[in-house]
Amino acid sequence: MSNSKNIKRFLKVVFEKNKVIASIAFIIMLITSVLDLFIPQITRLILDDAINNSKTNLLIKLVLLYTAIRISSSLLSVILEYIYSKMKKRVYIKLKIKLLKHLSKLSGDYYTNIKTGNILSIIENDMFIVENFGAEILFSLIINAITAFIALFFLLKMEFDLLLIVIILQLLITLSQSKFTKIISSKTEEIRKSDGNLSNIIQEFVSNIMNIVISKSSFNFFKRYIKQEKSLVSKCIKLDMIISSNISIARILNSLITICIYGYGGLKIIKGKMSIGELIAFQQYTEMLIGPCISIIRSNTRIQQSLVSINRIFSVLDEPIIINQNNKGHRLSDTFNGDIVFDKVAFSYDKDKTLDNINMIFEKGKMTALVGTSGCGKSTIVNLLFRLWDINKGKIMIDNIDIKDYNLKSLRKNISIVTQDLLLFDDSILNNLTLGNKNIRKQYVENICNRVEIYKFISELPNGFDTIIGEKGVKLSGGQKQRVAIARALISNSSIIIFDEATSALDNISQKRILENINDLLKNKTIIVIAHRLSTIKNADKIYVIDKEK
Ligand SMILES: Nc1ncnc2c1ncn2[C@@H]1O[C@H](COP(=O)(O)OP(=O)(O)OP(=O)(O)O)[C@@H](O)[C@H]1O
Repeated sequence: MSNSKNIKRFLKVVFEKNKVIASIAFIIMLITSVLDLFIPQITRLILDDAINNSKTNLLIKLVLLYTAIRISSSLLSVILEYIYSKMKKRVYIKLKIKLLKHLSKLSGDYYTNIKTGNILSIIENDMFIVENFGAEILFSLIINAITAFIALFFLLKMEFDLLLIVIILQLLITLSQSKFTKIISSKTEEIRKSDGNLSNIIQEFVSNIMNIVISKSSFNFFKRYIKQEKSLVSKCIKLDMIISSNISIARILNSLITICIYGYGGLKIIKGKMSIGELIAFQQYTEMLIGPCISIIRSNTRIQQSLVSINRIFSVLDEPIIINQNNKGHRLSDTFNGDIVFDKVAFSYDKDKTLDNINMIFEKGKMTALVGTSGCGKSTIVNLLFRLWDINKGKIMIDNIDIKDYNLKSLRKNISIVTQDLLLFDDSILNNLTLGNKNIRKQYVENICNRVEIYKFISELPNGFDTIIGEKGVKLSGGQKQRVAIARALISNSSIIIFDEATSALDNISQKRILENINDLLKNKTIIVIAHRLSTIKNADKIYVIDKEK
């Protein structure tokens, strides 16, 4: 996708639902700039008319006018800042939610290959950079261009030879700045990439810190981290040097302009070809020409830097949604009545076939077990039913309707998967059990916790169900986590429940008791059990043995 297309898409996000306040901001900016354009004229009148001709009344009026203009434009600037700040935050939140929503719609393939650090760096760093890009830059570009144009108009009417010198120096500034802009944008891109790699390493470390300490791999981690950090630091220093050289060169050329105005203009005053008021007004208009020009060039640098981030954000948003969400598709009603059928299903993650010619029926009200050697594709079958991946051949049907024809949200809402590595949030046990659904009665939750034999443990905690269980549930044992997982699936009351090695951390006796306790809750549901232990599946109504083809 080209840069200009991404900028257009970004600006669409900026102005959507912000049109009114954006227009107000533009008008305020315009008024401030017009007011400022009167300042040189007032200065000239103060010096040449009021002071030179000793007109006290005129002097007072002009000074008051000068003050009024300065105060009004300062007050308007505060209002402007408020509007921009509001707009920026709105865009920031909107884009962030858009990103997260899009991520949640991607396929298992994307999730498998995802580099968490890179995504985090986009969500945090790039979003932060683009936050400052938007209406403010765009409007200031327009206003600066208008101001520069009007200033040029006044300058042309004043001293043409002096203006010629100013323009030549200004061209030099423009040339050097545009060269720097290109270098800065390519260096920024390099830095953003390195930053993403660094985030990957840190994310890997922080999220696995306990295992890293246990496996004594901290040293190896620090070596990788320091190498990456050193390379990033040297890139950042280089960029800072380039930016500061750029500013210094612009400053030198700028002072040359001032020197020329006072030197050459001074000569003209001595020769009687110019008044002091005209010289000061000329100098002020020159500032109004150069200031906006430099601002435009600087905005360009900021645009280039933001563009790198905008492109990175849209690279995620452009990630194709391979799994069709089928929002208008059939809705799977809560009381669906029927079987799940796998009809001649074939699937491969990459080149090698993982599953071929799979024919299976999972009936409502029955427990069906899947067994087979490790890696034969049992969990893959679950992934396909949940549509994390779509199959290559054959059909998967629920109630005789292809699962691809169902609304994806409704399909997934009706399937609960209880896996070995349950996702627990750093939140209260209650919220972990109900996934924040406030409509679920506490009594119902307690009843289910009782059945999976975790109620006693929870009620003895200092804050009971409100106890925070730590990141990834670190404050729970493996068995307790699995009980929470089973309870969560039962509380959600999905029609299809899949237990994928869901009781592996429980001893045989606890497992037997829990399965007996929840048996009546599973009666009208379609239950799929994947397990290596015979004791887990011995009550199944049907057992499929998956054979791994060589
Ligand atoms: N996301 C993935 N990308 C590529 N290949 C994968 C992916 N997930 C699983 N596989 C491969 O697919 C095959 C089947 O994996 P699957 O997890 O379905 O096996 P399983 O029968 O559930 O194994 P286990 O009993 O050990 O849990 C394996 O060879 C595995 O390496």
